[in-house]
Amino acid sequence: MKITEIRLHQLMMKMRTPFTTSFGTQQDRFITIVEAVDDTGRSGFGECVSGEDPLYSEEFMDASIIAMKKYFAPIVIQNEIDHPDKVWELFKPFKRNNMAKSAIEGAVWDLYAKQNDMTLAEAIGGKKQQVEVGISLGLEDTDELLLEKVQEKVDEGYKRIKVKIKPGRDVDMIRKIRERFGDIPLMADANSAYTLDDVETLKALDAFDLMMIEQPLAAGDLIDHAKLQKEISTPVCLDESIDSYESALGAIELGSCEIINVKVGRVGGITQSRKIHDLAEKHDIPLWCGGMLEAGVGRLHNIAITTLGNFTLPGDTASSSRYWYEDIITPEVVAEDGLVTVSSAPGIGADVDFAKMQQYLKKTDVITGADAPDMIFYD
Ligand SMILES: O=C(O)CCC(=O)c1ccccc1C(=O)O
Ligand SMILES: [Mg+2]
Repeated sequence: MKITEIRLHQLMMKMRTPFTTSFGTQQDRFITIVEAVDDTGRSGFGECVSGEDPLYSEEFMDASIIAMKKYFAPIVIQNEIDHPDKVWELFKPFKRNNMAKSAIEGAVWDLYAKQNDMTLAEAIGGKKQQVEVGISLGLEDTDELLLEKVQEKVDEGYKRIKVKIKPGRDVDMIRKIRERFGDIPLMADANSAYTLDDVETLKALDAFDLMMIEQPLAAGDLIDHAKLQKEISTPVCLDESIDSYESALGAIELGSCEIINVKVGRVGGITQSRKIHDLAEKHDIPLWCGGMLEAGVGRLHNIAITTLGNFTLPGDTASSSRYWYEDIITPEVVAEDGLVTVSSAPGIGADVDFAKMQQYLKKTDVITGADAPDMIFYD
């Protein structure tokens, strides 16, 4: 395939309600939609999931846009790409910047699937027609407010409820949820807010039969998580610490977790996600697909990866309406009774709706073949 142009559509979207984690609160979501155009004028789409600020991980949107403009978009335009797996090879000399890499690679995957008249799920090798989804609930000012949100999402039929925790908002809050809702599928995400000094608190959570505790300790850590997993019966799930195939291998070998949350952007794209999928399957480590407050394009990529067999646990890919009054795709993603049906339309399975996108659009940067990377050491 020959890609002639890449467009970076930079959007500022307002979320319905603020979302609070142990690292901060946000309501405005700065999103970049990548559009890769081939020599016949067909477009494929990807979404960059970097945060506004480097709080979840080291990546942040301003830096990702520079990385895409300076390196990853020009490289894809300047090379003939027979299969999307080649994109990771082309990006390999450049360290990290996984969310920027993944956004460009994702657009290439969508384009490839459309050129071959396949769904993105089929192009990836996924078989499921429907995927199970859960929901991620942010911290609320009071436990009572959180209980109301849980009630609403249980009523909507989500397949599991994830709540954010942090020191001081953990054991009592989880106890109240269990008391009110009985044995619903429940898990907690700490976004790296604890250390091994908090082991007694983390042990106390064992009493509530959580499906898992997500990323209790430092982002990037594998050693302390392995120590913690030996101390607690609740399965540890890693999010922030799994930023590559190599870290997934390390986590499995060290026993740092029993479950992995795969975020396509965090690990560098679909090709890397598939590699981690196959590794985890071989080691009986179940997977699920995490979310990054995505607009529709990212949501559809997440659904496509979840169609792979070892994504056996419900993901964070809820309905478009979870965060948006109006998403940028038609049709929007809709979860019914906690199930999303995989579209049979080619590629990501929905159209990017430029009329809807217009209301959020701040700027579009266009990269063409003339924008060669300006580097000292690269041939
Ligand atoms: O609904 C979603 O998109 C997932 C929400 C979520 O939990 C999250 C959102 C932004 C950054 C990190 C995380 C996380 O999974 O830790
Ligand atoms: Mg998480």
